[in-house]
Amino acid sequence: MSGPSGAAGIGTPPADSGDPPDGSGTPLALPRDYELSGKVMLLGDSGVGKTCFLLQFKDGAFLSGMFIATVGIDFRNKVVAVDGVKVKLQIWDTAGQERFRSVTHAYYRDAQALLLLYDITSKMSFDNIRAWLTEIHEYAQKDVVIMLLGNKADVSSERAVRTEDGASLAREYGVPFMETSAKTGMNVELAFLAIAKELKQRAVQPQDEPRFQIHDYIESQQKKSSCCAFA
Ligand SMILES: Nc1nc2c(ncn2[C@@H]2O[C@H](COP(=O)(O)OP(=O)(O)OP(=O)(O)O)[C@@H](O)[C@H]2O)c(=O)[nH]1
Repeated sequence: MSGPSGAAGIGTPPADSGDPPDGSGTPLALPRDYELSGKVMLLGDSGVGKTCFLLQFKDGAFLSGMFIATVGIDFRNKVVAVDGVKVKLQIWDTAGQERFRSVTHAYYRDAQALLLLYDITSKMSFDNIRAWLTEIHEYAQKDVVIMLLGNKADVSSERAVRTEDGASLAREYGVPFMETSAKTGMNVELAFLAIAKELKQRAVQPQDEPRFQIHDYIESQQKKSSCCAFA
């Protein structure tokens, strides 16, 4: 499988869009069409909902019914606007099945962000998260952004993993955490937006602005949505 030719790293502007700031104190003035791109990978056991998570974000749709396991790896692009900057996320959907592991390992190296999913109705998918994190540390870049997601939060009647256990594992590894639903769309956009914001801030951090904190952003956005849900 060959990737798209435009799979440039974050911070690579188009040739005609000017250069990003060089840290010399020049005020940040990005051209309107400035675009960053970042490679994001979806990881986790087979059946946790990676493909559905991507399709919900890309098309706002949920594929219910028959489960067709991903073979190998596939990707979709989506552009999101972050503080007036367009960030093109190139999102790679990997096969969770063990037999495809060696294929997907090759793609870790140039990923800027990894969304690691488990299924809240599957204790095994949660128990395997430590093994996924070990793989990530072996194959991915040291500074890769990692987010832990407990998916299928809509099926609370079959919950096998407590929210606190997800949060506590995430704390142990120092990564942000959310429960999500690819079915209802809960926190799907937030997960990708948080990644896009983090990638944008890494590429073009205005000197007079405080550093973007992905943990704080997720927490504040979740508080906002839970407060509004009861308003
Ligand atoms: N209720 C519910 N079902 C979900 C959700 N996400 C995925 N599913 C279902 O879970 C099954 C597996 O979803 P996929 O997205 O194909 O899983 P995957 O992680 O991509 O699996 P692999 O391609 O084998 O790695 C499908 O039957 C989906 O309909 C969710 O958030 N809620």
